[in-house]
Amino acid sequence: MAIGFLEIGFFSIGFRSSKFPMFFYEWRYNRHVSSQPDFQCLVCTRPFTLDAEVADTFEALAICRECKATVLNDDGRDDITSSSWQTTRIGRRSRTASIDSLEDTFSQEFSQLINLARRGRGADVDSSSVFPQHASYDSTPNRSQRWHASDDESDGLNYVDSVFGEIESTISFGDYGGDSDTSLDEHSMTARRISIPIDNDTYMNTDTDIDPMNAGLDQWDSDDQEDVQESGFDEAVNTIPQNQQQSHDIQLSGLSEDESEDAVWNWSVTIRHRANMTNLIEDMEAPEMRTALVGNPDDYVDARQFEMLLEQFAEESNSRRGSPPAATSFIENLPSVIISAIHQIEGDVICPICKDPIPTRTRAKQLPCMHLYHSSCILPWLSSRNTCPVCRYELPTDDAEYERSKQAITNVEVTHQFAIGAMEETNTSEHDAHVAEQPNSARRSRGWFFIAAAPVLCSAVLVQHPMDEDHEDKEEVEEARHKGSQTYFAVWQHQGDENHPARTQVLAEARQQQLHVHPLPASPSLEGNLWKYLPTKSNQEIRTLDEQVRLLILDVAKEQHHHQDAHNSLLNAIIDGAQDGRSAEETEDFIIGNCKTIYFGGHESTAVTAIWCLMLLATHPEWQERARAEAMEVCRGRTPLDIDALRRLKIVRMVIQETLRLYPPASLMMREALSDVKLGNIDVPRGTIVQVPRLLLHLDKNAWGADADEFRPERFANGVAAACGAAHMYVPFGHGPRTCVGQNLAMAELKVVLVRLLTNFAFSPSPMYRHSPAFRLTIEPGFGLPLMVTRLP
Ligand code: HEM
Repeated sequence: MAIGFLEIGFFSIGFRSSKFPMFFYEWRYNRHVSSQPDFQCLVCTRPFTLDAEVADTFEALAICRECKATVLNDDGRDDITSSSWQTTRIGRRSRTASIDSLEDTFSQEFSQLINLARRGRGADVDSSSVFPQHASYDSTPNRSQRWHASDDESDGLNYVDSVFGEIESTISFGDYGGDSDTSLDEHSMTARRISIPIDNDTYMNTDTDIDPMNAGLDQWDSDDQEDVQESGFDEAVNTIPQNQQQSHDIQLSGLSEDESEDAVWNWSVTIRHRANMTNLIEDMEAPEMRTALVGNPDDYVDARQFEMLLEQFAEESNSRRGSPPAATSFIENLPSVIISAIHQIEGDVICPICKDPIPTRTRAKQLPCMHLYHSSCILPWLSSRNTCPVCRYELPTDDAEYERSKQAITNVEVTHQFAIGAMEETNTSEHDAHVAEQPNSARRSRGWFFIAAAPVLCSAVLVQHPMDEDHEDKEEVEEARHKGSQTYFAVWQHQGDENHPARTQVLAEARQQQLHVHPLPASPSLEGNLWKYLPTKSNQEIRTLDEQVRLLILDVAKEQHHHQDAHNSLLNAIIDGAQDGRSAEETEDFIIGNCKTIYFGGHESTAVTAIWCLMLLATHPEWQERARAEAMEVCRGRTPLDIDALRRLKIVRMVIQETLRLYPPASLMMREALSDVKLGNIDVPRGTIVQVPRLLLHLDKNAWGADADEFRPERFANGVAAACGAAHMYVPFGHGPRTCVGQNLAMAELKVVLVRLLTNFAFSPSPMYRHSPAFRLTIEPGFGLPLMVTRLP
């Protein structure tokens, strides 16, 4: 299942994930059937002795036992005669119909759910108001202090949709408009371009496109389309031999359930009748073309290879030199807090180390990331490691070499090291030193906050901030508030604000300070956001789908758990973790919550980044060439791609980083004020949602320079700090305690995908492409991303 997730994340950009492994099996079958007694497994390349390992109908395929099990989906039924791949495929499908159909249905239900959510979002929020024009905020600097936003489990929950549980609104699932990203249909094969639609027209009207970046896309104006075609596409095409001047076609369009069930079979039939047509999928799946098209088979990575890569990745992380102890002075001055009802809103405070409760009225040690520990548990830990055991928040050390190397770290993949967390800013004196070291521009624009003055229902359960209890801390906060960093605000006006004195004040002050007040669209005549909860048709549908998704996840989990011995998968890890002393209901919630998080968080964000990468590479052929050259040099002949190779992909990393800067999939960072706070002169009432639009940070000319809107990967040549001065101005994965846990995995996935594609195909823009980044749950191409793809000689 874990690999299934990865595959989905991977191949939503073009391939049907569940079919991907099958391609390898078949392809290798066609190429490598042999009668030799000693074999290298055609799937995992591990040497094995035929007699010892294969004693059944898979003999002819020269696949080791483990891989054979994978081929058969670990159901232990290997009784097919795979005289042809089609037979195998169908056989497999019939044997594994239950899990396949479950997953398919699951995927479809998720898609519908997401689309409903998108529709809801589009209706709730005027996207144009969400993103103030870039020019406007530049012109309205406000000298006020930076506020540290409270971290809250319910980030974004109230604001966006109850469906998503604890997941931030920025994360969504990748079927883009209701159709499986994994399906292909026959129509798609007739076109002569790669079309990667990640959209569904049905919902187009509810979205307001944003295009604040125009990243090197001048040529995308519709007037210039012909030019693009001549200069971009023709140039690309001319670089390949005449007999290969064909573009390929992928159409990830929707099929009915029945159609998609038979998609592979239909495809196999179709290609026989379309001898002149090449297609990326065809390259992958058609036996008769495969040898010619694939070139080096090792240029592709299958699930097993990717798993090996991840294992290396994990080993490599483990083998890194351990972090040094936290600084003695830091340990000595670590603040204590007295546990009170405030800390126990969600039940007993549990020490993450010993798992015992920290009782009321006892003292606990609190790290800057807010995590609480028994003193006796955390102090020994800090004397050997400088990170929070829960979130790996890094603490100062006495190790000069370590601190120096930290400064010099150029790899943004380790974004846990973002130096400026909210609590750091208010609590540590080191912060002052850090600020002082920043270039002026970075100091000037310490952050962009977008205040949503929307009331939230759960504010009723939120009580005063712990800081209010502790006089010393309060003073410290006040002091921190006057540490002169500049913050810019835009205020979001919600209907009904005029009846709310505190919000009226916010808006009045905002106007007085020439801030931007953005009206939210009208809502029904109910107070606040209650209407979201009405049993409207849409809400009912959401609830039904939510319940169905819940049941489907549980079905898949149960099914998968039966294969525990065979599958040491992420899902099983989640299931095992869920049973850790929880009630049956809590166990279910845990499994469902985690599966949703992985699907929502791990899938679309990565897939949409891959798509934007391809778009930017297609429109910047010089970078495409550079990235390809590097990929060829580093990765050719490496079987499989290993962690060392990935690390050496500097240009590719820069391209990904720059893509994430211009098109951060998670567009908004949301935090809720747990208590009334003052931002400069603005009172922010408890319950206010503070939104940080990542684009405002990522496109800030003060931080990034005059070319902030342009695609210039070279800005990352010396790392994030060198690119923008202050690491917190680059936050595609968030920062602080809730930073993305999957960021390293995402970077690895993206590198593998790009390397494999770049070393085999050239990309150029399609005249059909209409540049329209749309703010939905992620920032995605509003009208899909058609690309022209040519196979490299
Ligand atoms: C390019 C790809 C990705 C991007 C841009 C991205 C971005 C983000 C962002 C912005 C957050 C919120 C951070 C915050 O609130 O400060 C987040 C959280 C999260 N991400 Fe990712 N993510 C990506 C890939 C992944 C992958 C591959 C996984 C897992 C397989 C993943 C799992 C998570 C989880 C579990 C969280 C919640 C962390 C927490 O609340 O403690 N993400 N991600």
